[in-house]
Formats: sequence, C-alpha cells, structure tokens
Amino acid sequence: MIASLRAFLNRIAGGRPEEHDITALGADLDRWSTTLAEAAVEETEQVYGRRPDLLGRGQATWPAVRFTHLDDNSLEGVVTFDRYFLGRHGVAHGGAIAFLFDEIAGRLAHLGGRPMARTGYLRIDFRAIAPIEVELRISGRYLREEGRKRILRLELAHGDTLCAEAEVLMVTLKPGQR
Ligand SMILES: CCCCCCCCCCCCCCCC(=O)SCCNC(=O)CCNC(=O)[C@H](O)C(C)(C)COP(=O)(O)OP(=O)(O)OC[C@H]1O[C@@H](n2cnc3c(N)ncnc32)[C@H](O)[C@@H]1OP(=O)(O)O
Repeated sequence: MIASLRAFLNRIAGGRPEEHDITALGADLDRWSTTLAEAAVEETEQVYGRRPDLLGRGQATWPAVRFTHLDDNSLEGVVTFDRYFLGRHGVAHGGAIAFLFDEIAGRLAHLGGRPMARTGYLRIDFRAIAPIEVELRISGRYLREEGRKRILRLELAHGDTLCAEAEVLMVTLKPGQR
C-alpha cells in the first residue's frame, strides 16, 4: 500500500489530469478517508512510519532511503528524490533534504542501542543542487559524544559532487522527558 501511495503521489505531482478525472479522484479519496477514519488508532498503535523493514520506515512522504552500511557509529545509503519532492527546475526541495537529514540523524542517533534522543539543531549547508529522480548517496557519522549530546555529520552527494552537508545535535532525553 505504501509503495502504491508513493507511486500515486508522484503521478499527482507530475500529472495534469482531465477535469472529470480530478472530480472522480476527489470522490474516491473522500470515500477512503471515511473508511480509514473508522480505523483510527493512537500513535503507539499506528503502522505508518513504524516499519523499519520497509523503505522510508513505511512512510510514503519520506524519500526512499536504502541503507547499504550500518554500524554503531556510521551509516551509508542511497536515496532517490521522486517527482513528489521537486522544488523547481529538476531540483529536490530544500525542505525535503532537511526532512531526509533529520530522519537520518534520528536513525544514526539510535545506532548501537543508544537511548532516545531528539534533534536540538540541524544546521544545513546546501552546496550544490540535488537532482530528483537520480540516485544520490547519503552518509552520516558521529563527530563526538559529550554527556547527553551527540554531534553528528551528514552528507548528501551526487557522484563526486557534495550537494548538502549538515551538523546535527541530538540530545538524549532525560527519564520521563517527552
Ligand atoms: C518502532 C519504530 C521503529 C523505528 C526505527 C528506528 C529509527 C528511528 C528513527 C527515528 C527518526 C525520527 C527522527 C526525528 C527527530 C526529531 O525530528 S525530533 C523533533 C524536533 N526536535 C524537537 O522537537 C526538539 C525540541 N527541543 C527539545 O525538546 C529540547 O530543547 C531538547 C533538544 C530535548 C534539549 O532540552 P533539554 O533536554 O532540557 O536539554 P538541555 O539541558 O537544555 O540541553 C542539554 C545540552 O544540550 C545543549 N543544547 C540543547 N539544545 C541546543 C541547541 N539548539 N544548540 C546548542 N546546544 C544545545 C545544551 O546547551 C546542553 O549542553 P551542556 O550544558 O550539557 O553542555
């Protein structure tokens, strides 16, 4: 279903459907919204975004990352920004890159069984355009750990070109902290 939703969003983003198809589609979506409202659950019970075995943790609105390497202190992977993530002129939206980086930082912060942490800052430099619909490389590693602070470095590259880099602070939550 998530793969279908991904494909659907890309068709919506990249299409210009006829008026009657837009109307019919709206009606179909409304019908599904009504059906899904009956299946509503609390956050802890939801499936969306809680399937680490699926691309993008089972989130259709997250760039599909495939990890190629994970150890306790670093990770590498490949990602393709689909049409849905277009900013303008064939280039991925900067917010989509921030979304990707925050998620990757979350993943990196929890490697090696480390406890829950939350993003304190995410400082991004956009160095070159990140094209959509081509495979890009993502990498992340620990720079250092200081008490509750985990300082991480992330990079997004297209071939030899560095597209974006970020320094991220993840702070371990205190007991009982939400
Ligand atoms: C079942 C599912 C399977 C899934 C499979 C696993 C994959 C799992 C992937 C998850 C992926 C999700 C990843 C999303 C990650 C978010 O997106 S989290 C959401 C965005 N972030 C937030 O909402 C954070 C909001 N801010 C806060 O909650 C609090 O400010 C923080 C960050 C927790 C820190 O507050 P605090 O705990 O009171 O800590 P505090 O004492 O203020 O600071 C601790 C230290 O950090 C420093 N610090 C804190 N903030 C800053 C800052 N902005 N700048 C500089 N220094 C700072 C302090 O100066 C202090 O330093 P020291 O004095 O110790 O040297």
